[in-house]
Amino acid sequence: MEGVLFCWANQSLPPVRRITVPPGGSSGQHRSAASMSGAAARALPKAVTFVTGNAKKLEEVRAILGSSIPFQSLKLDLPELQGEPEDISKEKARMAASQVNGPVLVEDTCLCFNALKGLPGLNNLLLAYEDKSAFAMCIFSLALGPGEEPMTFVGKTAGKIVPARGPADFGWDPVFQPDGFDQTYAEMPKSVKNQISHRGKALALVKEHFAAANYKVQNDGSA
Ligand SMILES: O=c1nc[nH]c2c1ncn2[C@H]1C[C@H](O)[C@@H](COP(=O)(O)OP(=O)(O)OP(=O)(O)O)O1
Ligand SMILES: [Mg+2]
Repeated sequence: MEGVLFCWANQSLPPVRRITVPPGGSSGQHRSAASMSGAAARALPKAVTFVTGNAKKLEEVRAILGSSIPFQSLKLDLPELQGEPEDISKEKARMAASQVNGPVLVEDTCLCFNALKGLPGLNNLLLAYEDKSAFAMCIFSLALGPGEEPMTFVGKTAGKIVPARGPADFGWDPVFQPDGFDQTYAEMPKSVKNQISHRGKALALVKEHFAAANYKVQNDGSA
């Protein structure tokens, strides 16, 4: 899964764009755990704000994180940026941190096709291409405040593109069938999706980071 791939980034954009996949295994990787371990607990002025315009994402993040990380959420329509997924995610975090004026968590998600040349859409892909393998990738970025360099946490789940099955209330869930399962993301119970999903894997790394970093929230009562 190295080099250039193609990616369904957002329904409001042309559906296919070229990307370079950031390093990390199928379960993803982030770059800050080693440097954090042993560091003194850092004080945060307030709880982390998870910023997204997507209610379905927020629902999953809530379900996956539970009470493991104190966070609040804010619905902001961040601009749809173009570029490499990791850069997009980090840039979202920078914009969110300056708007919130505090620590933020954001994410950028894409569905990436292993074999595809600039095609107008998914249906053509299904008909025209032998290789239906794909992976879902989620890149969370954590910025501790405005002007701070975001840390990234990557989760990937491999699968294949299939004709749509299941409820169509969340993006490409009906057409993505993860490897090892006979249901699409849309068909499986939410709890199963969250255990194996790109988002679940990335958030496991976010949780590890919070456990290691041991941030001290100074004012977690305020919004
Ligand atoms: O688990 C998922 N299962 C199916 N579809 C998904 C998933 N996660 C994101 N998606 C869709 C939503 C959007 O069409 C695109 C990502 O774009 P992306 O910019 O990351 O999300 P967004 O604009 O909806 O929300 P945000 O305000 O967090 O940027 O893939
Ligand atoms: Mg977006």
